[in-house]
Amino acid sequence: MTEDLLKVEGLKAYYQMNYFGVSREVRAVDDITMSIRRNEIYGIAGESSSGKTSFIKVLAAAIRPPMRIVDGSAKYAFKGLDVDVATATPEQIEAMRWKHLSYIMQGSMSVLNPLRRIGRTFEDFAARPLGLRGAAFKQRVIGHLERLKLPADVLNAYPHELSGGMRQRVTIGLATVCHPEFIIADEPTTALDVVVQKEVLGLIREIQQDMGSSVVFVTHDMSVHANMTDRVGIIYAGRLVEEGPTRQMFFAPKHPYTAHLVASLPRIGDTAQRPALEGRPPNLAEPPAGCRFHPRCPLAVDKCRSEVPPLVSVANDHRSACWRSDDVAPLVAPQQTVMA
Ligand SMILES: Nc1ncnc2c1ncn2[C@@H]1O[C@H](COP(=O)(O)OP(=O)(O)OP(=O)(O)O)[C@@H](O)[C@H]1O
Repeated sequence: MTEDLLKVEGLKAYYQMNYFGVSREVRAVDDITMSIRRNEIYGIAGESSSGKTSFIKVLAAAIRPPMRIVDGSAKYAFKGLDVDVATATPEQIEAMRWKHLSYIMQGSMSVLNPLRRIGRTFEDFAARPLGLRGAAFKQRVIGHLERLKLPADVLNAYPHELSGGMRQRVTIGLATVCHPEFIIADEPTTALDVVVQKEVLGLIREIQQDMGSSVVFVTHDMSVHANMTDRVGIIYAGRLVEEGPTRQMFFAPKHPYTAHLVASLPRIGDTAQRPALEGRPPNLAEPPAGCRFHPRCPLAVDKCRSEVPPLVSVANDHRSACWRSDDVAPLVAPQQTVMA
């Protein structure tokens, strides 16, 4: 098995909120333990408000009030640099950013300054970590852009002069020009049309393989996970409820919530009604006792209402947090059309 690049242990990150003078904690990341290996694409899935963004904000060391780390650790073992983001100093964060860890975000316009030419943005982000200046720096950036099939003259353009797909390729270029060991991609293709989406996903995969980086890929779109990731982790109400090799998660899920997510994928030629999941995700300021999924779970029994199921091994490299994991069956027959 390949070596771990990131080890997360018992991580809790809460938002400290004040409602009308009453203090409350929103438990967005609540006791997550997992690791990410070198040279893998690890997908994180889950519905809106489940805590995906909060979790990766911690991984990206972008922890700002009202969020705070309450417990646990998230330790990177970069080449020549060990960092625990839970206790990292601003100097350590500065040292790892771009060079060891970078971020591809949803909506390229939030990264690209509309008033600066692309070339200037590359200088702002990458010149220092690369330790290059002037012609040497420009040459390095142009070489990298070529790899991303972008012409050198994008460096002279302003963001609004490029198409959405080109802009997103530019942001991938920015995130990868320093050859980081770890890349966090948060819904990087959500705003793009299907054809451009496919192209951008292909590009991320290509560049990941080229550089041997680890990628954490966050999206609620399970078909993207099916085609992109090596392993998938499912987050529900601030907890990691299942994790395993992507194929196994799709063909033999061991948590009822995963089974639901997989079943809700549209399939070619299948016009059958998708099974709807009853109820709403829980309020993370007052999550339900026991398994947080129990109010919506078709398999729930008394134990699920009172005892928190631990995340335990259920098959090779596959963990699930469900008291009834042995009884989980795929809700629809797995079809080849889902997997590439
Ligand atoms: N800045 C914030 N202040 C207070 N609560 C927040 C803040 N950001 C997120 N939350 C709360 O934390 C919980 C998890 O939100 P988060 O954005 O991490 O979920 P998500 O899975 O990324 O959702 P989405 O897919 O919609 O982005 C939610 O209950 C949300 O309301």
